[in-house]
Amino acid sequence: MKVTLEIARIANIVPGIFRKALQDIEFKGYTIPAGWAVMVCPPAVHLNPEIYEDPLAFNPWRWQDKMEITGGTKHFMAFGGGLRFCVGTDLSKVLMATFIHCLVTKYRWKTVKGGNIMRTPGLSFPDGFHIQLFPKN
Ligand code: HEM
Repeated sequence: MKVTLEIARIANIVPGIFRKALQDIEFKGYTIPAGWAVMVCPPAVHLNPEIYEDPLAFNPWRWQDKMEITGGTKHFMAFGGGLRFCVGTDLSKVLMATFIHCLVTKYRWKTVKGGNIMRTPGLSFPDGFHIQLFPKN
C-alpha cells in the first residue's frame, strides 16, 4: 500500500483535474467568479516540499504512520476527489501491487537507454525508458 501510494504521488500521471465554480469563491484574497473553470494541479501538491519532505525522493516509508487513504485529500489527489473520485482507484492499486510483486520476485533488469524525466507537470519520459528484463535465477 505504501509503495502504490508513493508511486501515485511521485508519478503524477494526471496533470490536472477540472471543476467549475458554482458560486463566487473567495480564496487567499482572490475571487473566483461563479461559472469559471478551476484547474487543480495535483503535481503542485504532491511535489510541494512544505507537504512532502524531499518530494522528488521515492520514499514509501513517508506513508508509514499515515492512515489509509481511501479518497482524495487536500494533500493527496492522484485519483481526484469528491463526487468525481476515480472509480478505478482500488483496481489500479491492486494492479500496481501485482505487477511490482511479479517484477521484483521473478525478474531483474538493466537500463538500455533513455530514462530522462520531464515533469510538465505530469511525469513523462521524452526519450522513452528502455530496459532489458532477465528471469531471476
Ligand atoms: C493509476 C491509475 C489511475 C489514475 C492515476 C486515475 C486518476 C483519475 C483521476 C484524477 C480522475 C478524475 C477525478 C476527479 O475529477 O476528481 C479519474 C476519474 C475516473 N477514473 Fe481513473 N485513474 C486511474 C485508473 C483508472 C482505471 C483503471 C479506471 C477504470 C477501470 C478508471 C476509471 C475512472 C473513471 C470512470 C473516472 C470518472 C469518474 C467520474 O467522473 O465520476 N481510472 N481517474
